[in-house]
Amino acid sequence: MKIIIGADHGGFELKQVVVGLLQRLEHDVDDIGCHSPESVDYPDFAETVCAAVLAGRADCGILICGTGIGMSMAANRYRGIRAAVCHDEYTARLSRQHNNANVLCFGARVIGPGVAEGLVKTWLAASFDGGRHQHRIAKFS
Ligand SMILES: O=C(CO)[C@H](O)[C@H](O)[C@H](O)COP(=O)(O)O
Repeated sequence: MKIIIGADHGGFELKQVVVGLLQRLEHDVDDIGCHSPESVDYPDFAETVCAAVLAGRADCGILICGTGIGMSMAANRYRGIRAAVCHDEYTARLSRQHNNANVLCFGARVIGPGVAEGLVKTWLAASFDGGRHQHRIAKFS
């Protein structure tokens, strides 16, 4: 899969871990930064990731900040983006099966690398169930 990933300074270190995981899994990874722990503004990274997903330049996006909340709020402002904050594998899977999430957000100040790797793998492996969920997500717009 073509996956675009971004983080603010709060998510920088965990992003490096997740990029390594995605590369080991042989995904095509576009890491748009940030590229250091210097303080930055998370909406700038959410905008770049969402624009790429909406334009079809990536199949899906991953956004990491301190809590995942700021990134998800910023991402969900873009029509067509369904960003989900997930900190466990159950909600990660359901965000795909029921909500067809196209952006995964999580917080590096909430979970560690082991949990993050597990939920990224679960999220990427899950797919939309469609059916009754299709007309529900259509109501978003
Ligand atoms: O938006 C957030 C909180 O909902 C993110 O976690 C940010 O990473 C966080 O606000 C950054 O905080 P900092 O004190 O500037 O490091």
